[in-house]
Amino acid sequence: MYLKRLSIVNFKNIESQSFDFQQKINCFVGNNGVGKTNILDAIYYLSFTKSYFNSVAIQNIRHGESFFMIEGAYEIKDRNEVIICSLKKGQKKVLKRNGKNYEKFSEHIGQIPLVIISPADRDLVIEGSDTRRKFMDTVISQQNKQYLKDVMAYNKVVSQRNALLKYFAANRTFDALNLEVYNAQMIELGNKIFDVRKQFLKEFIPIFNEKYKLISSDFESVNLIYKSQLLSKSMRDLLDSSVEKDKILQYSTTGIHKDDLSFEIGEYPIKKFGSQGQQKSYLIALKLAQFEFIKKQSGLTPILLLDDIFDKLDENRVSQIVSLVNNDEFGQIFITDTHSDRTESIVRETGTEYQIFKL
Ligand SMILES: Nc1ncnc2c1ncn2[C@@H]1O[C@H](COP(=O)(O)OP(=O)(O)OP(=O)(O)O)[C@@H](O)[C@H]1O
Repeated sequence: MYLKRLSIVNFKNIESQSFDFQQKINCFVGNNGVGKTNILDAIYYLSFTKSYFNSVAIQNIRHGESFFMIEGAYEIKDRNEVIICSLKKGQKKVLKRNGKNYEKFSEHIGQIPLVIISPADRDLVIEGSDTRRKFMDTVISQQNKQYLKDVMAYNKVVSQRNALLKYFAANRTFDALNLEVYNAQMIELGNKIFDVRKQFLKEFIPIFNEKYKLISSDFESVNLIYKSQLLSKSMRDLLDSSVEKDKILQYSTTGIHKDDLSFEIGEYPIKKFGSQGQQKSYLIALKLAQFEFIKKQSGLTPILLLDDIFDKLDENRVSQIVSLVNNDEFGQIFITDTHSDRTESIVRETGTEYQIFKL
């Protein structure tokens, strides 16, 4: 599977541009702010029907314009496929595959598997647990649509339960039966989600460990640990034992929505005790594990987007990563960099076909 041609109109700072790509390595080089990341984001858009960087869809339309359009011509399993995603101000986003409109965008997710590695991934280390849950959910749901539906249904029940707790507090009342309606749904959905996450991490963590070992040349030890209240108590016990606390705080304090992933280096949180390069290596290992996991699940080799990946990494790690992605396990790769010479010398060493677009 690979992207043969990309056309972009009025997407972020890009007025109108088209590219014909190599099957293996494609690089965008140029100064800060020229739009290298925006091109990767346009490719990301065609896989996920949204931006990786700006979740407010309308803000991705070029300033002063009324619409954007991204068109990608792919070869998928020896067939030519054209995906078009467009957005006009005041209208709904449109997604077409070979000229036919999608009714549900969720049907498209996973059809063109893709993994992005970007400096914005740092949010996974520094932000709250919701960012890490979202990462886990994105990886799982690319191939497991039921899981995505369950997570969405569970989150809806939690907000309904929170609204009820607020209502109880505002009216100085309490109705255990009414609350139980939501508890029962949280238990059913929560258990399903927990089982999928547990199974996912059982497969994912060993892949992650292997990738980190390769990047760091086995120099340091790291851990990725699943944290869930459900590992020590059942959903029923959690809800029963937290009811008084929930009433006082007026929201649901326990459940699967409190799950987290703990990122550790030598048993300490990497957020506080990892160097910038170690944090970056950790995130790259995480994303490369995502790549391998999705590939296994989908039977397709995902497109890999490497945004500004060489900064903050020593030469040794850069060459480890490049040799890692330059084997048959990987398919099409897009790289952005500000240093044209650095990129050229790195990709030349791979001995693979490559193209460099100077912006
Ligand atoms: N909706 C928009 N309309 C016009 N310009 C936009 C829009 N959204 C973002 N931009 C511009 O896009 C530019 C950033 O582009 P991008 O992030 O792709 O740069 P880059 O080449 O990757 O830079 P760097 O090397 O610093 O990472 C900024 O100048 C920003 O103002």
